[in-house]
Amino acid sequence: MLDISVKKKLGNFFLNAELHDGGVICVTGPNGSGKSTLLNIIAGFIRQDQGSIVISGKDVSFLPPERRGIVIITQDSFIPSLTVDSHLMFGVKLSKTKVDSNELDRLKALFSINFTGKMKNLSLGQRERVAILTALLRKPRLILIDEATANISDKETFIKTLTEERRNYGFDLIFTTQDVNDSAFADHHYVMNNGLLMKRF
Ligand SMILES: Nc1ncnc2c1ncn2[C@@H]1O[C@H](COP(=O)(O)OP(=O)(O)OP(=O)(O)O)[C@@H](O)[C@H]1O
Repeated sequence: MLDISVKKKLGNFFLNAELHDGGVICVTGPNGSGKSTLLNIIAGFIRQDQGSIVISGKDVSFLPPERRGIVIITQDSFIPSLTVDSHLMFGVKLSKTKVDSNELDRLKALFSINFTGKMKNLSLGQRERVAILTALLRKPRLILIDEATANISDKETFIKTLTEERRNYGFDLIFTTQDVNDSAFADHHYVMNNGLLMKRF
């Protein structure tokens, strides 16, 4: 469950966002409307001027990014030199918990990760699936995906898979997208317009 209420001024740009929901949350809005800025505030890379960020009852407003229990995934969130398996093991290592090999195989099958090789040699869609599974293996309370599904061919299956894994891993998910149709796969839909976040459903 998320209780987010933040305000931020960046030059001439004002961001004002209220988000009180849980589950899978889709944020749409035009280029430059403030979607990435909002995710970076939630993740802790940009400090809000006012307001607070509460995740599953924990106020993380003033914690550094690595202590928020949040992972943010953009199209650059991968380590180019690692192989697929070492990338996934990196996620497991960061979570400081064990994942048995059957569970890892189950998740790889679910995310259609049936390829190997170095991350830098994969297609954009393959890379993003590995990056997102790596994020999930870190067992965060919240996963933020900034337009990272742009290269995923079957977004419906992909979002449904993440939604189902919420039951096992218990995270909330916020993803931004340019495609308003993607909101059909989410529990909640918000629209960002010129820095103002509005709830649709
Ligand atoms: N550090 C900054 N200083 C001043 N203005 C900034 C800064 N960072 C972002 N902005 C402005 O904030 C606005 C929102 O940008 P942001 O990248 O968050 O939008 P977006 O909706 O994610 O767009 P896109 O889909 O293109 O990524 C833009 O007008 C941008 O120029």
